[in-house]
Amino acid sequence: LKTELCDLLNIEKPIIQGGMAWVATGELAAAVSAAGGLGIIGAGNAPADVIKKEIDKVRKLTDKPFGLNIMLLSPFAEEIIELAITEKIPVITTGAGNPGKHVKRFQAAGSKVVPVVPSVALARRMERLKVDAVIVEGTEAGGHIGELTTMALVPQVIDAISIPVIAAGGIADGRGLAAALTLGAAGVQMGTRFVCAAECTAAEEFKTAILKARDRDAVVTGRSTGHPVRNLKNTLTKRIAKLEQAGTATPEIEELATGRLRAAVIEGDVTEGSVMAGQIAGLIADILPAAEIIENLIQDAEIVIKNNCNNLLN
Ligand SMILES: O=C(O)COc1ccc(-c2c[nH]c(CNC(=O)Nc3ncc(Sc4ccccn4)s3)n2)cc1
Repeated sequence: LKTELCDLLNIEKPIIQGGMAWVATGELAAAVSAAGGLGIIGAGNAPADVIKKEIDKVRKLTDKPFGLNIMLLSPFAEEIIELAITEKIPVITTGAGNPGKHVKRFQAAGSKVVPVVPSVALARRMERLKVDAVIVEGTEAGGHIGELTTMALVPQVIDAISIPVIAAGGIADGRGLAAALTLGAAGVQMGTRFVCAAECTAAEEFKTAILKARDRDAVVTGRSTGHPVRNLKNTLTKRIAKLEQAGTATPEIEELATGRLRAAVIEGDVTEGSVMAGQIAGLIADILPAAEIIENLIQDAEIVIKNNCNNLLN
């Protein structure tokens, strides 16, 4: 199962692991890249020296291409951008902002640039800036989200631009990959599914919270601050919801949502931490090695495409 994305990014399988803050470390990125997908280090809100260590880790573990995700709301975004250019990272993805003014410098250093976009307008703007592809992320995703669903947004972006589209948000098995390819996407990006990879270094409590989650547990907080974030329902989200219902939109809500991610991922505090995860958490029931996650995805997608589609046509 190959697509134009495989040629563009020099990967065997059109599967990208999301560059999640605190979660996407060198170990996880290396395991996904070694298995033929594209592993991505998540810079999140970390400083350059911390991320440099993760880059060195990946380069020790595999010589396959890998990526770095730059979260543009990070206070350290500028130094991470300089690090990415110096390190000649094969693929750079960006989130939570517009990477417009950096695209040319990234590409001059030999990097492919693949921004996440939450709308058709931003996808069009990125194409005009000559980025290499876009990740179209639906509101089903965990973390900082847009308002449109993957099912509605992906085909509209595909009709609006001519560079490859990667579908993200609500995808965790072969059916999701088959659906994305049927919509015309060149591949998929998965975050929540790879949190439950054996090589993921997130706290066991964080992974267990995802395994236990049901369909309606991935709720959105922080709409009142303009930075909506999807996380699993817990004491923290209930407290934020009360503050927002009372109309007391305070900086505390922003801090609560994004400042508490580390507590959940690193310390395993899944009651007062921000357990960022997508709506697909309810589908994930096992912790598997990254290579198995990828193998299952490809095999199941090929079965769906061969069987379901053919039966429908006969
Ligand atoms: O500048 C503009 O026009 C706005 O552009 C954009 C607006 C939103 C996005 C966007 C949506 N989703 C993504 C990719 N996903 C993410 O970025 N997910 C994230 N999860 C946790 C994060 S940590 C955080 C979150 C909020 C505030 C501070 N820190 S970032 N990017 C991309 C571009």
